[in-house]
Amino acid sequence: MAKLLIENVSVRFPLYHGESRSLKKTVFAAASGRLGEDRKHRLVVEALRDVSFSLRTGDRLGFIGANGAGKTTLLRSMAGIYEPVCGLITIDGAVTALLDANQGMNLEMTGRENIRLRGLFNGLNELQINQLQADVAAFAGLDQFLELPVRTYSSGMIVRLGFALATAIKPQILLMDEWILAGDAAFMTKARHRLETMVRGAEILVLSSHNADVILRWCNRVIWMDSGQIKADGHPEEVLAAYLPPEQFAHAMAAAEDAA
Ligand SMILES: Nc1ncnc2c1ncn2[C@@H]1O[C@H](COP(=O)(O)OP(=O)(O)OP(=O)(O)O)[C@@H](O)[C@H]1O
Repeated sequence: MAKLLIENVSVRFPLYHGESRSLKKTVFAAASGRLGEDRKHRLVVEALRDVSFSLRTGDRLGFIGANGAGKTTLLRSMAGIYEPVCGLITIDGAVTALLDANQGMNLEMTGRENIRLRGLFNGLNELQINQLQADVAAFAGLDQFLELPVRTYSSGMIVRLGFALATAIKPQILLMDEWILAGDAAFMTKARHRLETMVRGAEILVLSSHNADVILRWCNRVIWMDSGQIKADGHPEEVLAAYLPPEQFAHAMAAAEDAA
């Protein structure tokens, strides 16, 4: 039985070199009134403020919210990439975090070597690693590119390899950002079944997406993030109906039904 407990979590980013941060991030932070000072008088962005919720086996949670609302920060905190300044994150179960296409890949190693690395990391034996290599190679369709360093791949090729690798191992708690939906149309048609099998196989799913129909199809709960705080938490249809303009909501409902 998997469990995830987020208690009064706040995350702040000190801005040591304000000028080197992306303009987009600075503008969002300033516009949403989340720039402040910490005890050492450093300029900080308050990315998450006192966030609490809990999840258990069977929960399939979607995060929605405007750019800069805190969705990625929350996913990354749950994955252990960011440490909260206060609050507690307790996780009972094995976490698979699919937050970037090339996450966990060594760009200097070949595609094939990366598959092997992932297998070793997941505790697979030689036979299972050989099966993983065959499975990922067949699915990613990268042919001879698998023998070249990943740094020579196009971004679409990295998505293919990242996707094939990510979906080859059955996760218990799955944290996902929407990069995984970013393959080209032909690839996504082929990928859809594999992705849905993985998503449905996870005990707990947490997905951040701007794609409302995907949230409607996969999630049974939605948290709406706004300026680093939870604005609404409930059934996907109710929260999305409040979040989206009526035509967009109707469109998403129709698209979710078509895809079902
Ligand atoms: N590495 C960072 N350094 C400084 N501030 C950051 C950093 N990452 C995020 N922030 C700030 O934290 C806030 C939340 O950002 P976050 O990326 O979590 O938003 P998001 O909801 O995922 O947005 P999007 O939909 O655009 O991906 C923003 O105001 C942003 O300025």
